[in-house]
Amino acid sequence: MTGAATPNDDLTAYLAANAPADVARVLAGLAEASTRVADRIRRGALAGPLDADVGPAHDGVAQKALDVFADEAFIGRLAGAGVRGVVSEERHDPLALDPRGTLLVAIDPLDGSSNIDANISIGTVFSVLDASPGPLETAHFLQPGKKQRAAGIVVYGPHAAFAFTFGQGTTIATLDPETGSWRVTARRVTIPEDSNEFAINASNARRWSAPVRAYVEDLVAGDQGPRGRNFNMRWVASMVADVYRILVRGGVYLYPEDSREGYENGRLRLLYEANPVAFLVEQAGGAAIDGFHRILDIEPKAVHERTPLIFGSRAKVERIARYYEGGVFEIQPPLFAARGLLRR
Ligand SMILES: O=P(O)(O)OC[C@H]1O[C@](O)(COP(=O)(O)O)[C@@H](O)[C@@H]1O
Ligand SMILES: [Mg+2]
Ligand SMILES: [Mg+2]
Repeated sequence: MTGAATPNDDLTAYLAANAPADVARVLAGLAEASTRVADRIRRGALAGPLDADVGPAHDGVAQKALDVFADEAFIGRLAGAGVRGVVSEERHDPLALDPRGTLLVAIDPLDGSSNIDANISIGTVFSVLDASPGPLETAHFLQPGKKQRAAGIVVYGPHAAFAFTFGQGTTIATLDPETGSWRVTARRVTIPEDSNEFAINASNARRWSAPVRAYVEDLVAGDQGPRGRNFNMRWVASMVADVYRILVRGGVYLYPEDSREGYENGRLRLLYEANPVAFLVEQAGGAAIDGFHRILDIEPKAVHERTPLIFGSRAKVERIARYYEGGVFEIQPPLFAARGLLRR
């Protein structure tokens, strides 16, 4: 990672000086709302049962109390930030906000909900798009990621960090817990190319497609395999935390398609998970693909649609793309154990 921290860079001042006014307003609003979420997470059990199941969500995954709190905190703040409408992971339908707003936001208010009770880093991820004139329609959100005006993640970890882009590089701000304000601490972030780390949920190995299996097998074979060197595995199960680690340390993350029912296109959502991450990562010199295509070129067909997602250091992502191009693409039955990856 590059870019020196300059102690006096208040985030709001930085945005006012560098970002287009409409985007600066939304980013400042999201940053402000995130401090409420950060505060609640920092208090843990003292703030109540944050991981309590409070309602049904789509896909059979229950909504947690913190999912709902974060959703309301962000949406409540966006209404006064020039936002025309919002798509949230926590809401089935788009929500209309300011009829005069010029921007749209797609947001996963709380990413990594399964980690809430374990005191592991969790976060927020969002995408900012131009709004269309006239009454809000679902179709207005169905823009390819390359049209994003801005994107970002907030990581609620040992410290709270906000990585964002408005198309002029990737910037990181850090929350000052003494003042409750964000300070820009790294500009022009560049993802290192030389990491030996990869992130994938290896418990799904038997369900992976052939290219993913072949790639991971070659990594796991280490200095005994075709790569001739050793690699290390990391998987936080909060994508935002994996994104942040890759921004600062490099490496690659895969949540690919697999043979489970409903995982034919992976797990992550195109509009409010893959697109913003792809924008952030590309702006930091990295790459993001679904295996065959650049994420930012995909034309969305539905607001909650899923996509396989592979992102990180550019050369690593390009290498994985070659496994997809060169290999037979099929999601295979449990051949994997027989090949011995986990039974060596
Ligand atoms: O448990 P799995 O399948 O490894 O999934 C982990 C992934 O799911 C996610 O938690 C999905 O996000 P949500 O918590 O917003 O549903 C990602 O952050 C993470 O990488
Ligand atoms: Mg998520
Ligand atoms: Mg979520």
